[in-house]
Amino acid sequence: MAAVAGNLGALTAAVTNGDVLVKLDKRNVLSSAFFSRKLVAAGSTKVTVRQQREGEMRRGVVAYVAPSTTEKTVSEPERTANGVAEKQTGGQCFGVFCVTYDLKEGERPKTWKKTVRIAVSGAAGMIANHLLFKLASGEVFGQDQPIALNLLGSVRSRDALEGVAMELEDSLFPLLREVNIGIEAEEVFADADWALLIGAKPRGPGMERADLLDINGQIFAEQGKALNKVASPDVKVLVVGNPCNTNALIALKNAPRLNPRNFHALTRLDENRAKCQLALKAGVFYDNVSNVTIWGNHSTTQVPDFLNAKIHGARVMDVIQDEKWLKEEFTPRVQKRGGALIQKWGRSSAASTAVSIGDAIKSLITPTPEGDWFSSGVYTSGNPYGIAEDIIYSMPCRSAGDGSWELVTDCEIDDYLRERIKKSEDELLAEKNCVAHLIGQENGYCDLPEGDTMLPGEL
Ligand SMILES: NC(=O)C1=CN([C@@H]2O[C@H](COP(=O)(O)OP(=O)(O)OC[C@H]3O[C@@H](n4cnc5c(N)ncnc54)[C@H](OP(=O)(O)O)[C@@H]3O)[C@@H](O)[C@H]2O)C=CC1
Ligand SMILES: O=C([O-])CC(=O)C(=O)O
Repeated sequence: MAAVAGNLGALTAAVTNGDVLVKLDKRNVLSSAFFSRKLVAAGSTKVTVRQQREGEMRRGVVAYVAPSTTEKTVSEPERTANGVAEKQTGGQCFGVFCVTYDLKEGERPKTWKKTVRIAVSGAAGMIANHLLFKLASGEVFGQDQPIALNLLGSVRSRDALEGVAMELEDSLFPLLREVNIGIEAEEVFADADWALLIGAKPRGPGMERADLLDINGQIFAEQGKALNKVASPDVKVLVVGNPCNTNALIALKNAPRLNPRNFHALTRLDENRAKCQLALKAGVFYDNVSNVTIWGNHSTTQVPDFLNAKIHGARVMDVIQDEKWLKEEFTPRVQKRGGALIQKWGRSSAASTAVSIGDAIKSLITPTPEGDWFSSGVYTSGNPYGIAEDIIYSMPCRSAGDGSWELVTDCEIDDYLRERIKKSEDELLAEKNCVAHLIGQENGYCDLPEGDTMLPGEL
């Protein structure tokens, strides 16, 4: 047996047929697929990788390797009965993704960028079932962007997660370089460039919103800590699981190593819904609607802003000229669209949510068109609108296309908007108080306004 400590170059050199002892630091444990690729490149026929961590010897991944250095699946990997390679430390290469490996320099299409690693929680859920295939196809990050997917499930979804991974295998996406699955956030989030936090407990019948805040808050506190420990320092975090603004705040507060500006709560679905309703009313195609802001919370207090929105570059109020409709029909329709859909479908929006997650990502990785903006729930730390500091509040943003964003600071705010912006702010401040115990604050108390406000889907 060759013993190799940490150094991948040495590992490659030391591989012979048979066992290799690999001493890994904690962050490398996830990278079984990476090791497999190295071993393939080393030209052996079969290698057992053992992993040693914190003084403990674990039986590790079994990887079959071949003398070829070109990219192909060289042999059926040794699997447990359910198709997952035999390491159970968490993030785990799946099936065909254990035996393929990155193209060598010169073989990789010249235009391809460095692989981006995307961690997704709730990966066996409905939204993820749409989203993962969009990500893997190149539709979101582009046709020159190889993808690694790290999928987080739980004990209850473990089998379903394998089903998802099997469908990804069978889709033969050229850009999908890795799929790793696991049930420990700290392993699955390792080295993530993006973390799409979708998994959350749905509010059940008779459950108080305060209970939901607490139950889901625990999940996001734990995931924030995990991101803090193991994710890329520049990781972009998009929280989808509800109540997403407050969950994003909890994750952020538990991740002090990370930049608060890299945390977002998804309000893009609300923006898309608002654009659709405005287009319908004006009788235009929806790509002619721009500058739509969703202010505030992803809840029924959200404020779809028709004052600053535009159709064909003109003010919506000049094009639609029906203020009563805008205030009394458009606004509640957008606020309650999630509930209306549940009444039809019997379940909450999944496909359109996945599309809006893709839109939210694209808005951060491509420059915002001149004069336009997009909505995102972002950390409030200095804003010209008088919105309280230290919450996650949806506002108009622009991006240079490098993952960063800046606030749009010149929106017009009239009394109508101001009053509603304040109401959504009050709701978020009240939610923050309910989760004080999860964000390192003392003396929290849970007193939600008007008894109990609603998620868009809770009608
Ligand atoms: N911001 C937005 O615009 C929108 C947000 N949403 C929210 O997105 C979230 C996911 O929606 P969707 O994918 O449709 O939901 P699903 O029920 O299909 O999946 C949710 C996943 O959450 C995970 N989960 C985590 N903790 C629990 C728990 N305690 N009990 C039950 N499940 C749990 C489950 O996965 P596992 O067992 O693997 O942990 C489950 O697969 C929800 O919170 C929903 O309200 C939905 C639409 C729009
Ligand atoms: O309430 C839900 O789970 C669904 C939701 O957020 C929406 O449709 O906007």
